[in-house]
Amino acid sequence: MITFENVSKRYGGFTAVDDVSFVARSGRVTGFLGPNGAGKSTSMRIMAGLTLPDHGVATIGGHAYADIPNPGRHVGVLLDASAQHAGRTGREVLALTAMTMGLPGSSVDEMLETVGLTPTEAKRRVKNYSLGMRQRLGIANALIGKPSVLILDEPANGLDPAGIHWMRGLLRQFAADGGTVLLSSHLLHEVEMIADDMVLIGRGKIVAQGSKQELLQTAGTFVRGEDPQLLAKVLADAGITATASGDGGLRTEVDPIEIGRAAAAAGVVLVELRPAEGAGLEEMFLQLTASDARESVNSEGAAA
Ligand SMILES: Nc1ncnc2c1ncn2[C@@H]1O[C@H](COP(=O)(O)OP(=O)(O)OP(=O)(O)O)[C@@H](O)[C@H]1O
Repeated sequence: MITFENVSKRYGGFTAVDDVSFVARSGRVTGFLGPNGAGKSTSMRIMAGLTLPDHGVATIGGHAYADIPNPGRHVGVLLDASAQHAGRTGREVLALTAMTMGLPGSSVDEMLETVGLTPTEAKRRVKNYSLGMRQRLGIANALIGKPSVLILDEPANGLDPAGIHWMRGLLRQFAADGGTVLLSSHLLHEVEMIADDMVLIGRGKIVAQGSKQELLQTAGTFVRGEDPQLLAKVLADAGITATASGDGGLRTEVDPIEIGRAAAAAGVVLVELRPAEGAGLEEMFLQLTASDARESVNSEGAAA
């Protein structure tokens, strides 16, 4: 289990993480979702003891990362797949990690196989790896100590569709075996596909969290007419408030049957009429994505 309690981190006058609290539970995959610059990486660095928070506490299994002896045996961390030593081969990277953790040499071959790096690829230097291969190596590096907690920052970056499918299966199995997985992404659908729980962050603040089912469940109706403008007029005339949903459809809080009746009474043809599942989450996320999180940083010149 990973616990984040009222964690804040400021860089100069800029608050990168703002009073963030959430729990990633064991046996579940928790998706940490937010647009670029939202504060995901900073939060993950705090969890892994690489950045000190100004306020709050981050614990893994009840302990601060820095207090965990031989932490790689308990927590697997992948923060930046490109940060691996470019001059070493994939095998050397893993062998060094295994040695540091006191693991047998056989664990290197086991991990290479788990992540699908062939013996030939393992002999190549990391500087000649594609981003997808680096991600696989990074995941192997995180898994080699057989930890019970995984913290992965954008692990799907650079993986091809088959690689993403493979990673999903691996992480789902890890959680099914009782492990805790926290993975970040800036892609809603990627997280939707894999996560049991979701934490949405924007401009350093948590804007929504809960199980995927809770978050995707939104009241309301989605309707699309053959003639969208005519449908909008008919609904307005019937006293039904509806908002444009961006894909030629309308969203309303009124039940589908009421919409169907209003359309039938006016002789309007509907091409889609259904509960507006997930639309709330998608809208919330689009608003976050459109926000000026990065601009505010640029104006402060905060990069260090
Ligand atoms: N060392 C630092 N010094 C100054 N500002 C920083 C530092 N690290 C992060 N920031 C700023 O804090 C904000 C949060 O960054 P962070 O990397 O945590 O976001 P993110 O959600 O992981 O985004 P991305 O998806 O782009 O990696 C950003 O605006 C970033 O510029």
